[in-house]
Amino acid sequence: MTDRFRLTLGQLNPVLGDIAGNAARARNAWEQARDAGADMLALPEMFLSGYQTQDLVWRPAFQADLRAALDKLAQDCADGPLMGIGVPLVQDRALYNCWAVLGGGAIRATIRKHHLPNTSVFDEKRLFASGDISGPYVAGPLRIGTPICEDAWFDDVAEALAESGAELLLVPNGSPYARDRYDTRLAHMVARVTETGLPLIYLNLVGGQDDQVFDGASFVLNPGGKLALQLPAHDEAIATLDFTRTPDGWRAEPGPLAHLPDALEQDYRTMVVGLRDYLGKSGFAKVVLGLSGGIDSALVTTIAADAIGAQNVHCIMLPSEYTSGHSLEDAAELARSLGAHLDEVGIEGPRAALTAALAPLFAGRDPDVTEENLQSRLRGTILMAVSNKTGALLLTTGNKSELAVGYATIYGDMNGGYNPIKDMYKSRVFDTCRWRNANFRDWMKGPEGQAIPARIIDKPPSAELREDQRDDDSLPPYDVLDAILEGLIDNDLPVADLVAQGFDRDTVKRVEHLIYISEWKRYQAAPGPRLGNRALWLDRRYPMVNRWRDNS
Ligand SMILES: Nc1ncnc2c1ncn2[C@@H]1O[C@H](COP(=O)(O)OP(=O)(O)OC[C@H]2O[C@@H]([n+]3cccc(C(=O)O)c3)[C@H](O)[C@@H]2O)[C@@H](O)[C@H]1O
Ligand SMILES: Nc1ncnc2c1ncn2[C@@H]1O[C@H](COP(=O)(O)OP(=O)(O)OP(=O)(O)O)[C@@H](O)[C@H]1O
Ligand SMILES: NC(=O)CC[C@H](N)C(=O)O
Repeated sequence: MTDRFRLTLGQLNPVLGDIAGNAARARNAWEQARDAGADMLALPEMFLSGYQTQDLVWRPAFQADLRAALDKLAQDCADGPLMGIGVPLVQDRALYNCWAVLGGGAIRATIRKHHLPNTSVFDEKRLFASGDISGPYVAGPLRIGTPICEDAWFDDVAEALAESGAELLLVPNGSPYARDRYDTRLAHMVARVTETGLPLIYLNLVGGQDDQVFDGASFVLNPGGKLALQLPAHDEAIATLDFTRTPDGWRAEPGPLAHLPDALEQDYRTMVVGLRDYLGKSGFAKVVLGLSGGIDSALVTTIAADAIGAQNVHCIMLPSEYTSGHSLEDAAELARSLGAHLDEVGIEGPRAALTAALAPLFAGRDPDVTEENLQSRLRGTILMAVSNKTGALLLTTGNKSELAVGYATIYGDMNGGYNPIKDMYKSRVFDTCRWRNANFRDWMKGPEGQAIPARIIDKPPSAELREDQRDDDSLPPYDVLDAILEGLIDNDLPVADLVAQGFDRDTVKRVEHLIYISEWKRYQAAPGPRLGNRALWLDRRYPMVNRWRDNS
């Protein structure tokens, strides 16, 4: 009887809907596993289709293409290691989130996901049927049990597998990034190892898909919960490890332990990967954005330079009579320090023309926010024209604080196809800029050193839509605003709790009101990468028409 089992893990980045491309990725990894003498290659949840498919998975033609690709993959990889791969499959006239084990030219086993997540960004109860708990399957010298992702967040599936003879737990995942998620995942997996006494492999996807970024960071635990292997966050990785039979059961041989970054770095990398993959997977090579000299567009430009290289980032300064000299200087210095191209297009001429055209309609009315929004809309129109002409995708730059209170002009600065900082509160925007200035990593395509001029970080934020305007004229200071927003949005706190914490009641009530009346704006806002557990999209779904207010 063999006392060694060699397993190759493919922590890889599929493209949703690119079935042929994902099959080629799987086959390439299988060849590497074969060359490494592995008994089996494991790939993450829903690797063949990409994840998350949403309702696309319901299309019979999509299901048929996947099935044909799976059968072909089995035939192509007949002679060599087994391959475990995530794929949605129709079986017994129901659709399941499955993991198929291929070997000897055929599908040797299919495992159906039992626990279907239906919280935060997941809607799997709507999409799939729940499978009965499958038994273990034979892989070379041992029997493997496979709970699929959410299945391993509960005790029953792993326990049933252990009771029915599994000697190893192999968990394929499609687990998107949210801040400090590693610790949560690790805690669940350690619990499964403790309950069953079995080694466990946690294998996650990497890469961006719409608003979600899968961050990898796969790992292997031995009984007792000791880490035997840690793969890096966000990078693709193919790793081979050995398990040996001992009198107490199978044990993983210790392998490399990658360093996992802190929260600021995790967020920054997630924004870079989210943008890189949204562009690459949608067929865009370049971006354009309005560079105001302020901190939000500065951070977005830097993220874009790190994602696709500064030579692919087209910045445009669009000054008006309210644009300060320091904004012009700061925009120019940022573009210079990153190496991005900067153009200038004044909006005074178009503004004068529009003001004159509207004058008969507005006769007798005082100037107000209408005139401010006109400037933002002119910029949005000009930037979309450049996007149309050059094929560069327009980035929009509103941070989570502004989006939460509707402090942005619809069809103006909200124009754009993707917003890298959508889930980052303004206070954290400052910290992130400081972090990027102090840190450089080999995955950054932008320059090393102080990328963002200090003055951009230190000056008071202003929309510069009227004389001497500052954000804190109309909003509470950002540290106060963000604390209230975190309370109301991320922690669902009653108004009374925030008042008890020392916040002024009128301010809290005003912020609450602004959040509710701007719900409609967020329905029309560009997507951006989810960083926390209450991103303003699938994590938090509120009605647009809503008269309820918290009178606590
Ligand atoms: N419930 C609803 N459903 C559908 N549409 C609704 C609506 N409520 C208003 N509307 C429509 O929306 C319009 C109002 O929205 P909108 O035109 O955006 O304008 P509004 O929200 O009134 O003003 C924009 C605010 O954002 C600030 N701003 C603008 C630009 C940049 C920045 C920055 O610092 O980044 C800040 C600006 O100072 C101002 O306070 C209404 O005229 C109406 O047409
Ligand atoms: N003068 C300008 N030239 C180019 N783009 C501009 C200009 N003013 C505003 N924008 C665009 O509109 C967005 C919103 O800008 P605004 O200054 O109103 O608010 P902000 O949230 O403080 O952003 P920032 O910190 O980038 O200035 C900017 O990020 C930028 O993309
Ligand atoms: N794909 C899944 O089942 C993911 C759900 C799981 N709780 C996670 O986010 O890790």
